[in-house]
Amino acid sequence: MTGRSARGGPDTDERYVEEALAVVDDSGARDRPGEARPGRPTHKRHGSEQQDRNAAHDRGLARDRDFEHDRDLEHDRALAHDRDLEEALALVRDSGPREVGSQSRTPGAGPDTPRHPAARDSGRDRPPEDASPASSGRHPRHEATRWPEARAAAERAARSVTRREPADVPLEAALGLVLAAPLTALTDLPSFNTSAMDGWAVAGPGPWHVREEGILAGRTEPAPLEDGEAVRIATGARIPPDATAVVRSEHGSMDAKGRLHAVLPPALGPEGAGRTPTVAHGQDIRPRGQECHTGDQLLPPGILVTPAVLGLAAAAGYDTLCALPRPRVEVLVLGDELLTEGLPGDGLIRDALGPMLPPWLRALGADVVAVRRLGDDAEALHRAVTSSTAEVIVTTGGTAAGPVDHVHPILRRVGAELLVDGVKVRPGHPMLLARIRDNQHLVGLPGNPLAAVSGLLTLAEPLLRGLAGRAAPEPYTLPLRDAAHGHPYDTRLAPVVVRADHAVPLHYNGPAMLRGIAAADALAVLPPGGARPGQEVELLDLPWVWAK
Ligand SMILES: Nc1nc2c(c(=O)[nH]1)N[C@H]1C(S)=C(S)[C@@H](COP(=O)(O)OP(=O)(O)OC[C@H]3O[C@@H](n4cnc5c(N)ncnc54)[C@H](O)[C@@H]3O)O[C@H]1N2
Ligand code: MOO
Repeated sequence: MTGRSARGGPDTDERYVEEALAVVDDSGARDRPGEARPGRPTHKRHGSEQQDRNAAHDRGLARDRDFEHDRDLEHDRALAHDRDLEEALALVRDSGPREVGSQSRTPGAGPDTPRHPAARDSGRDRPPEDASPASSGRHPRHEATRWPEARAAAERAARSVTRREPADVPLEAALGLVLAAPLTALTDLPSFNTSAMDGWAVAGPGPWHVREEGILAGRTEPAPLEDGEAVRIATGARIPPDATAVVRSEHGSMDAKGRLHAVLPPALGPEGAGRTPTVAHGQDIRPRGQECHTGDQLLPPGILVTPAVLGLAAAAGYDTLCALPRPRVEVLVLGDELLTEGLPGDGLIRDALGPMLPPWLRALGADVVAVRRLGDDAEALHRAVTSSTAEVIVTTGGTAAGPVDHVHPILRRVGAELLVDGVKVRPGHPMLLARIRDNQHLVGLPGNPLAAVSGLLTLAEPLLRGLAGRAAPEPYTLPLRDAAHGHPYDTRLAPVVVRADHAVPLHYNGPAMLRGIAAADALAVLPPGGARPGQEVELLDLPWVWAK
């Protein structure tokens, strides 16, 4: 892994990041109803004591209690401070060892110090593997896969699939595909001698007699120039035969007799004193074939079609590109509790994954052919899985061992092979990868939305990348600006923003929360035990960072 400096300097991104960070941590504002701050939204807490008790009760039930508790402490701390912008930034940090939750109450046992289960002092630490759904109930001796190995298994699964035939795709549909054939120049570029500047095409040394009619881009071939002649010319226009140079408009001036003289650029000012204007042979002429000749290989196969590749292909004469087709993906959203519109309430919640996954999967190279909402209906899931012709089925929810978690039973019923059944990663540990049949895989994403993101980047990304023929991104690391909590035994993926040359951990990173990830630039890969300020951690870019 290599260090890499951050994209977007602090100056350019400063405001965006400040705003994003301010939105991501509103803990102070929540506790100060009615206190508006100019220039930024006020987040009002609609709380009451009862709600606080409920919240505390819920937190007691939550598996990620350590994280919740940490946030409470941050919360209290925030009360004691005035919230100016810098402080808002400080609030998005995970605190250092002294200030955080139960893990750090033991001196010397900060988040960077992995602790043995026997050393737990509060019972807040996540239980070891034997309490995971995959290792209890249905799969008594099941051992979850380590995070790097889960990713490797997804890459291997992609390699086991017979690739679909490349196809000729119109340029407008080729963005994000991978070239299946070299991009070979169909023409010289430029395909004719062309002016690089607005000015005059001249022949021989000046002064020059200027022709009446100028030459514009895209017109028929101009007449040849005689020695001592000049003609006005536009950038991109054809150079007349026998022209020797182009004099930029700011480098020429007309005398009283209508002749053109080369002059020093006015921008030189006093520095130009004593210098003679010169016109070099070929100056500001782009000769035919300067960039490439017909038949030159411009790009090898395997290159991702970016907007720049589309531009190059068009310039080089292409109307279609020979590319690998996107793998077809079907998304099956499970859960009876999901609403597709309106306000959540009465035990029902809005489906966050239906809107989130298709564009995300597309950014990862997929062609999302269908999104089906199946409720918690085992038969509907069975039908959907057995009738799907997609290369990848992505399910959401139903991966755990609850009464209506149908994914495992259906996989068993259809005789699928479980390649990954649970991953040692938080959030998202019940995620799974199965081979349904030859050339068809199923990625089971947990229902908790951030857990689903974790599954997306752990299993779906390597699988789709391989199927789409995309290259693996170069892994990179950045130092953390602040300490970040880890899971005691498992890898943890935590949303961060990249600010200057540091990754800044964001709050609201619980498995059911999307606030952190929605403001994030990347997910930091935190080793078991967490990471200290300044510690280099691997970052997984989020696809939209490319488009920023
Ligand atoms: N006894 C245990 N229970 C659970 C464990 C465990 O180890 N033992 N693991 C927990 C973890 S961690 C996760 S993650 C979830 C995974 O659960 P499922 O994949 O079975 O998902 P559901 O139970 O269907 O839903 C979980 C949660 O997410 C909400 N959800 C579901 N779909 C959506 C959606 N499209 N948009 C927004 N939110 C969604 C759902 O309402 C639940 O609140 O299991 C834990 N349980
Ligand atoms: O910790 Mo789960 O894996 O909520 O996401």
